[in-house]
Amino acid sequence: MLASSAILRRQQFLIRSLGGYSNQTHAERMQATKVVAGTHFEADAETILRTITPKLDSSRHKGQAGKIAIIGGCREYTGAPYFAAISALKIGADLSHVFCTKDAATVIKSYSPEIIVHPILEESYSIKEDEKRSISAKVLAEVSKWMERFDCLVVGPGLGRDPFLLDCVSEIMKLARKSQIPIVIDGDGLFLVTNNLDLVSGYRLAVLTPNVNEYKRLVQKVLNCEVSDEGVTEELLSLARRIGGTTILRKGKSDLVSDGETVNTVSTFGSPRRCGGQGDILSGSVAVFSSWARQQTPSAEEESSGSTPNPMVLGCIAASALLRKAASVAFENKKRGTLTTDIIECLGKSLEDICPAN
Ligand SMILES: NC(=O)C1=CN([C@@H]2O[C@H](COP(=O)(O)OP(=O)(O)OC[C@H]3O[C@@H](n4cnc5c(N)ncnc54)[C@H](OP(=O)(O)O)[C@@H]3O)[C@@H](O)[C@H]2O)[C@@H](O)CC1
Ligand SMILES: Nc1ncnc2c1ncn2[C@@H]1O[C@H](COP(=O)(O)OP(=O)(O)OP(=O)(O)O)[C@@H](O)[C@H]1O
Ligand SMILES: [Mg+2]
Repeated sequence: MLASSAILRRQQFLIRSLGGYSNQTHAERMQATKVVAGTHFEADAETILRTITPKLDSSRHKGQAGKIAIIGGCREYTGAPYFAAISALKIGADLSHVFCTKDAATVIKSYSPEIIVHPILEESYSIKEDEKRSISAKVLAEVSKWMERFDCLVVGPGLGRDPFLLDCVSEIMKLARKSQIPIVIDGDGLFLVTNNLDLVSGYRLAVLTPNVNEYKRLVQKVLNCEVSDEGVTEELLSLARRIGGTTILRKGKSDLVSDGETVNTVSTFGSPRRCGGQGDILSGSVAVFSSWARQQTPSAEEESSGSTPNPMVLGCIAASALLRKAASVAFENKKRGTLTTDIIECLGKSLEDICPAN
């Protein structure tokens, strides 16, 4: 277990080192960083949100606020990749792509003209055994044409579990990693990664966003034990360390974020509605906010101390806080009838309340 004073120093440094929008003094930011219980902290998420969100500046061109790609969408699931892609745009990304199967592509296009859809993935049922190698190479070639342009990939929303499709997605992930493109892994992407940990092991630009089931599978596989209700912080720290510093956002009543060095919580109340799709909003949002956090240039102080805040952690905290706020606003209006699309509609206004556009 890390000494809590060391974690506190790092957490305070993380908040302190953020400049930009915030008018808070150093002392106020220190005050805002509360020790919750021994080794984990309630993050000052609104300060982080304000700080990493870029100003709307007339000198910026299309693409500079983020180009995000979702790898997901198959016969069964078309909602999940759409939710992730549209959420990225509603928060402020400039371009949002979806790489999915042919069956899913037309459906996703019909939800929104804003999303750029690539119908390139194939499932086993639609191809013959002897075509697999050539199709796999074709899929990889198609994605690699675009890869360097993306600020972040989100792998998994609505991907399904077809073995051939997942093999192709493994190759896409290896390519992204080689190109140092950050990857947010959610849904069926977590099913893939849990069974192939090498895909993310030691990759600091990866974020895993497990829900309760996905977390259980990860703990069983990586730590070789069952999820414990006690020692929640230590368990998450061990998990992140064993995977080699990949950031983990454990979703639940409180969201917990760790890269193996600190554990931050976001526990502001969101909504009591648990409709499917909220995790997809979150994965698209993490992609945008972590890309924005990566754009921040570290100060000389941070560089020399070697403890620059981890942008993937900042992205998770910001995304969690915004989703919770949007969910609470949507619930105020729609109560039991609240759906994921209602929450998506509240993303823009919720961000505006925290971080005004002008
Ligand atoms: N509107 C949409 O399009 C939405 C689509 N969504 C998409 O759905 C996908 C699955 O995500 P989820 O959240 O349902 O998975 P999760 O909680 O791990 O599993 C729940 C239970 O189901 C089971 N199970 C799942 N898949 C299975 C399979 N292929 N074959 C057999 N069993 C399977 C699973 O079993 P287990 O893995 O534990 O064996 C567990 O008991 C993912 O792509 C997500 O993005 C969501 O984002 C919501 C909105
Ligand atoms: N019990 C809870 N109380 C309050 N908020 C919660 C609770 N569980 C989850 N959330 C919020 O909902 C978000 C989505 O988490 P959830 O566990 O529903 O993901 P998921 O199962 O992957 O969703 P999806 O249906 O998109 O796959 C979390 O980030 C968290 O903020
Ligand atoms: Mg999910």
